[in-house]
Amino acid sequence: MPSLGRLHLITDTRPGRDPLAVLDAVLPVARTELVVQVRVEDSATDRQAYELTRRVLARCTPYGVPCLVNDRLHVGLATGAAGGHVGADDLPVAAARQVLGPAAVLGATAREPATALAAVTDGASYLGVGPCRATTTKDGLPPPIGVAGVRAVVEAVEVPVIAIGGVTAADVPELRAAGAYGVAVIGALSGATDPARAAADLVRALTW
Ligand SMILES: Cc1ncc(COP(=O)(O)OP(=O)(O)O)c(N)n1
Ligand SMILES: Cc1nc(C(=O)O)sc1CCOP(=O)(O)O
Ligand SMILES: [Mg+2]
Repeated sequence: MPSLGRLHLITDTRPGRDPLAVLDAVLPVARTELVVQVRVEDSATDRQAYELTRRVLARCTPYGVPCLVNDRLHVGLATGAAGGHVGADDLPVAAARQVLGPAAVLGATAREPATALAAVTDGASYLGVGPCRATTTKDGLPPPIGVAGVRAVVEAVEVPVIAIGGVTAADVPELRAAGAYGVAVIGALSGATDPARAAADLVRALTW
């Protein structure tokens, strides 16, 4: 797998959000430190997911920024995305690896060491680990695992750990000290008054 970016921007497709405007602001700032994960609402159609992914890819490709597709692996395959991300309600990691093939980037959600180890054994190339903090962006999450929970996973695996859930630039030093490789965010970029500046703050914290 080519080296993975440390800042994962997950698209915010809730009503009133403009994921492509946020991407346009973040791309020139974060460049090769960026990974974009296309994540649509459960109610979105595959056609909507496909069209959004094509638009994201058209923007990311000139920057050499990889685009992953959340949950809907067939959309990733159909658009030529670099890979996908799966969690507990999606295809099992081993099945996802079979679908995507050996070269694809495959992320898996893990909240504790045992699941993390199993996901890596089954073919995950990185792990999304959280929720670090309480967040209103996604419903139905378990209680936050905090920095200590992230550290427990880091110590169990050798693939990059991407911390997720209520993460802001202010959290990055502590997460890095715990061994996290990077962070995945929705609100910290999509909800920012100035997404370019928020991206610059995140990249600085992730790379100094
Ligand atoms: C980087 C990263 N980590 C975790 C998740 C969450 O995936 P999942 O548990 O499958 O939940 P949904 O995002 O599908 O609602 C993620 N998407 N990315
Ligand atoms: C989609 C998602 N998955 C999570 C998990 O812990 O598995 S937390 C989350 C939402 C991330 O958005 P924000 O950065 O706004 O908190
Ligand atoms: Mg999922």
